[in-house]
Parts: sequence; structure tokens; C-alpha cells
Amino acid sequence: MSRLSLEALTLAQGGRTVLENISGTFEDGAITALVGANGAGKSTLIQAIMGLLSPLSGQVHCSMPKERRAWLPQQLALDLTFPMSVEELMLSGCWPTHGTFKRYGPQDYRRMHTIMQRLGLSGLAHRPLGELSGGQRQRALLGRTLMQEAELLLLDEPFANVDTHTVEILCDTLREMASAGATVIVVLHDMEQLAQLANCVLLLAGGHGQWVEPETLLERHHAPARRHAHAPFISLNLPDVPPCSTY
Ligand SMILES: Nc1ncnc2c1ncn2[C@@H]1O[C@H](COP(=O)(O)OP(=O)(O)OP(=O)(O)O)[C@@H](O)[C@H]1O
Repeated sequence: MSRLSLEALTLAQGGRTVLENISGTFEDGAITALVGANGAGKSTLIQAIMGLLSPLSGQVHCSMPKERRAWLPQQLALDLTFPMSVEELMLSGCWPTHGTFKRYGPQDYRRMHTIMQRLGLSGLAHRPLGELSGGQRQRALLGRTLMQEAELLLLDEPFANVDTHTVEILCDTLREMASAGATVIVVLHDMEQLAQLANCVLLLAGGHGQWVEPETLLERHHAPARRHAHAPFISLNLPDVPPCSTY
């Protein structure tokens, strides 16, 4: 089943076409890696899926309610001077369903504490975001999407500048969210993480999109088998690869 698909999608930034005629379906419960060189259009596609960028032509079909769609931007895009604690950030995940001014109930706090424990954030509830490590901050941001009960989760390079412990927690949590039926799309550059996480890959290159099986991409790049250690960063001379059979 799928609640998210792209139909002949063409997108532009600043009057210049960035992506052309991209079609495909994101399956519920699958983790799709969005892969491409710098400037290939990964963030542009994410903006369009989130409804923040109107297509030049074509459409994004998304039947998930807006309040269940979550986007984790690149860490560099975050304003760390904004005075907010971990607890406030996580509770703000309730805004899309509760509204901004509704008081949080005991069940919200209970759920938040469970999620904090799961993400290794217990003890950091009152810490300002600006005083967290990159890994702690990324876990708090993912915690917010868990509070939101996101059904569509888009993550832009979530593993950049985070420790290996955090990578493990993030990967486990994303797998659990996908197992529960969420559609997860994650911008990745690292082959090891792609091997561990992705069920499918959407390659963006030269303004076009191509769906491929992760194994095919890994073989082309001589990476180790799935769930094995150390792999190099993707070399992004994107090859002609057969399409992903599931799409
Ligand atoms: N607001 C904007 N105005 C004009 N051009 C833009 C804008 N945002 C992005 N672009 C251009 O659109 C193209 C795609 O950018 P995008 O940020 O989607 O790429 P990306 O694949 O996410 O790159 P990176 O891996 O570096 O984050 C690039 O050429 C970029 O310069």
C-alpha cells in the first residue's frame, strides 16, 4: 500500500528547473534513501513532498494528514539561539494535533518521558537546545516526530555530525517507525548507512530520478553486504542501474 506518490513531477528553484518528470511510489512501511550529489535536488524534492514548493508541473499525491507529516531539516538549518528546552521541543510535536495554545495533559508528559528514555535523553529534559551535542539534538528532534506520531517522515542527512551511538538509536527508531507503517524518506550520503537502512533508493542525477534496489547500488560501488561494517562514501557518478522492482 502507498499513501505517497510522485506523478511526472518537475520542480524549479529560482526560475531554473532542478528536477524533471519524476514519478514513483513510496510504499508504506519502507525506508527510501534519497541519494544524489550536492545540488542534485534532494532538498528541493523534500520541500515539494512537504507541500512547501509548488511543482512547475506534475503532482505529489499524499493522502497522509498534514499533522502527521514531519520533516527533520539539516542540522545546519536550525536556529540554535532559539530559547527552547528539550522538553519544550518534544512537546511541540503535539502542536499539529493539539494546537499551539492547548495545555499538555499528563498523558502527553508520560509519552514524552517514555520517548526520552528510549532515545537516551532522560536527564536532559530542561537543557536548552543550544547546549546539546549534535547527537543529543538530533535525538531530541526525532523525539519530536515520535510525539507527533508522524506517518510520513523526511530526514535530510540526519547522521551528519552525530556520534555512532546516536546513529544506532536513530537507525533503530526509524526501522521501528517504518515497521509500524510509517513512510520514511532519508537523504543519505554514506554507503554503510544506506546498506543498513534503505529498502529502496531514489537516485537523483542530472535532473532525473531513478529508482534502484540498494543492493544494486552497493554492488556498483563495491560496498560490503548489508549490515556489515565500514563502507566508503558514495561516489556519485551515478551509473545506469536497473529499476527497483518494488516500484
Ligand atoms: N532558494 C533557492 N533559490 C535558487 N536556487 C536554489 C534555491 N535552493 C536551491 N537552489 C538550487 O537548486 C539546486 C538543488 O538544490 P538542493 O538544495 O535541492 O540540492 P541538494 O541535493 O539538497 O544539495 P545538498 O546535498 O548540497 O544539500 C541547486 O543548484 C541549488 O543551488
